[in-house]
Amino acid sequence: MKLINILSDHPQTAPAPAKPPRRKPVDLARHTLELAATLSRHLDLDALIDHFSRRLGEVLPYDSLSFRHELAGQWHAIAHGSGGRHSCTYQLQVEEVPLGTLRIARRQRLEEPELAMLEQLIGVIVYPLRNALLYRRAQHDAATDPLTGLSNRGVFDDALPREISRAQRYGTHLTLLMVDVDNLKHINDRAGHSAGDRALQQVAGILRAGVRDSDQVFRYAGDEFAVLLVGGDATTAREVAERLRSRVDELPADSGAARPTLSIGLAPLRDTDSGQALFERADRALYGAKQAGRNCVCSAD
Ligand SMILES: Nc1nc2c(ncn2[C@@H]2O[C@H](COP(=O)(O)OP(=O)(O)OP(=O)(O)O)[C@@H](O)[C@H]2O)c(=O)[nH]1
Repeated sequence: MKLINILSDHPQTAPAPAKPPRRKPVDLARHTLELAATLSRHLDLDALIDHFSRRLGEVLPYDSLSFRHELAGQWHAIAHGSGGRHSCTYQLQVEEVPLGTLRIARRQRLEEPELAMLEQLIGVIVYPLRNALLYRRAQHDAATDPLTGLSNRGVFDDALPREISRAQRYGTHLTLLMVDVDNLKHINDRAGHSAGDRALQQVAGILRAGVRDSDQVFRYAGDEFAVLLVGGDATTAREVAERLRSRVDELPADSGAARPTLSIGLAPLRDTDSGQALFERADRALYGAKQAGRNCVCSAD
């Protein structure tokens, strides 16, 4: 286990701010043991950081605490409190594997005995943190299609009924697009499987970039994607679907292979639709788009 203090930022020039409030003497050994016992029971990262920040605050007053870590190429931050011009930042690692960066900040300088206490308590969170990060990665991997980075079919199966009941409860629009890449077999056969993979990745990127953050995009199966458009009416949904189709249609050909195009079936939610009914209507509309010659959008009746 390693704690690397990468930055202790204790400006000396400013007038000394008021001392932090005095606290009852702490039985640090006992506090550390209790903390270790509770942290080892937390696998959820947010709950772990939340608990650590509360227990730390009981013995060491501070203004803000944040933990930053990387998952699948993206940085995530969990923050408690705000402000504090004096800060201490630790890069945490176990067996040379970086876990993330923990920063504690306070208006008043952190004195040497406080830093020693802080480091003792941080030492206790390192292994539970590693377990929580492994758990979070496992959850992420179980929900993610490795080729495209999109959420997978399992997540779609959970999201569809949830979004339907939300839309029906609040009377908001919801539209399901079922999207299928045309002639992917032909691309695979002519240019190889990796060209087919690249086509799927390009399509995934266009779908994700072409909708709002509040909309959801899934790799449903093979060369089929599902998009849940939240909030827009049927006309808006049709415009979005047309835009996605035409962006893929405008892609340059990949080393002589046929360019991918999209067939899209569109179904706006009806008041009485179940997940199954909405899915079947979008899927029938997709079939209609294939029958109509591919590279087009077809709306459900
Ligand atoms: N490269 C690659 N190909 C895949 C992947 N998943 C599915 N496929 C291919 O996608 C093709 C789907 O075939 P079909 O269902 O006949 O569809 P299509 O060739 O796109 O033709 P239409 O859908 O009828 O336009 C198959 O050849 C699969 O092998 C993948 O992850 N990578």
